[in-house]
Amino acid sequence: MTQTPPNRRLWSDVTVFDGLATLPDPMAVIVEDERIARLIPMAEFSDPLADACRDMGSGGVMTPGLVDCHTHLVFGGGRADEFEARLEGVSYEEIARRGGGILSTVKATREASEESLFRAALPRLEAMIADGATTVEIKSGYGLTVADELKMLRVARRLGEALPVRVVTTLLGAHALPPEYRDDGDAYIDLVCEEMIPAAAAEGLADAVDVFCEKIAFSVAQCERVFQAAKAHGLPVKAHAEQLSNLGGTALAARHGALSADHIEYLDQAGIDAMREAGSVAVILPGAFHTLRETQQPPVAALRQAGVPMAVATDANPGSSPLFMPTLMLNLACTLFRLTPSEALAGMTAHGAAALGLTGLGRIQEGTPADLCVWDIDSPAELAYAVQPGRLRQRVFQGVPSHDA
Ligand SMILES: N=CN[C@@H](CCC(=O)O)C(=O)O
Ligand SMILES: [Zn+2]
Repeated sequence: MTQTPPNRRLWSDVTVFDGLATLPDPMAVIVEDERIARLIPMAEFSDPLADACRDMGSGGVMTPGLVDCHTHLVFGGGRADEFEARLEGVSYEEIARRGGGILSTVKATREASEESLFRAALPRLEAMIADGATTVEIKSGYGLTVADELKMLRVARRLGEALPVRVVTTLLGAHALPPEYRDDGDAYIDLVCEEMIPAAAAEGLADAVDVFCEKIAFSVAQCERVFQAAKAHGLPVKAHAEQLSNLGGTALAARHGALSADHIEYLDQAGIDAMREAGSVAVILPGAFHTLRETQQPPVAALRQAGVPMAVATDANPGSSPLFMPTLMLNLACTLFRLTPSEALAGMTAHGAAALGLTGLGRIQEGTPADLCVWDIDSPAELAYAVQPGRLRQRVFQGVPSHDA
C-alpha cells in the first residue's frame, strides 16, 4: 500500500466562500504544504484523488482565514472608567480634550515593560485566533516616544512569532499629541518624521505607517508630512480619517496611494472618488461606531456604487472598541451599516487582506496560501447572522490545521 504524503490534505463536500463570493457547488479542497493545490466540484471528484490525500473531514463551510486589518491589540491598562463616563454623557472628544482617552492609555503603555505588554496582549490575540483570525494587523500609537513606539512594535512582532497567526505591524506615531508636545504639534511631527519612522524602518519593525487625521489629533498638513516621510523610507501609508468630522484626510491619503482609509463615517463623495482612483480600501469599523454610539453612518451605498472595496475590522482597542471578536464585526457591519453578509465576509477576508497590501491572501483559489477556516454552519451568511462562539471546527494556518488529524 502506498503511503499518503502527510502534507496533502483533503476537505470534501464543503461549501466554499472564496473571499469574494460563495461558490455554487459543494467542493473538494486539496491543500499541499502551505498552498491550496486543487479546488474541485464534488461532481468531478474521483476516488483515486482522495486516496492520495489525508482526509480532513467533510461538510461545513470553508472560508479564508479571517483577516483583521485594523487593531490596537498592544496596550497597557484599561479604560472602563471612561466607558462609565461616556454612559453618563461625556463625549469621546471631551474625554480626549481633558487628557484622557488615548493619552490615558499612552501613560499606562509607557509605564509597562515590553514583557508585560506582551503577556497582556497574548490572550487578546488568542481570542481572535479562536474566532478564526489567521492575519491580524497591530498598530503602535500608545507610546508616542521613539523608544515606546518601537517597544510596542517589538511586542507585536513577538506575538506573531509566539502564535500561529500572521501579524502585520503599523507604526501609528501620529495617533495623538503627547503631553510633552502639548503646545507644539509640528515639533512632534518632526519627531515622527525624522526619528520614529527612520528608526522603525531601520529595524524592520513596521510594515506600514498610519496617522489619525482629526481635530483632536493631526491636521491634513501634518499628516501629509508623515506620509512623505513614510514614502521616503519605502513604507506604505494608511489613515484614520473622517471618523468624527470631515477634514479631507481620506483624499489626502488617497493622493499618497494609501492602502486604506479607516473609519470614514464623515467621508464625502470627493473622498470616495479619490479612493476609487487610488485603489484604496475603505475600512469600516462598526465596533467603534457601536461603542461610541455614533450616529453618522459611513457612506456604504456610495462606496458600493463607486466600486471601492470595503474591509471590516475590529479596531480592537481599550477605548473606542474594546471588542476582540472578529465574527461579531461581521454581524455589526450588517446590522449597523447594512452590508450584506457576503460583503461583510469579503471585508474580513479578501478586502481585509488588500487593506494590508497582501494580495492573494484572504482568497480560496488554486495557488493561494492555505489560511482557512472550516465552520460548523450550513451557509456563509450564518457567520454574520448569529453571534455564536464555538462554530469554528478547524482553523488552518499556512497549511497546518490547528488540530492536526
Ligand atoms: N481613532 C483613533 N484611534 C483609535 C482609538 C484608540 C483609543 O481610543 O484608544 C480608533 O481607531 O478608534
Ligand atoms: Zn484605530
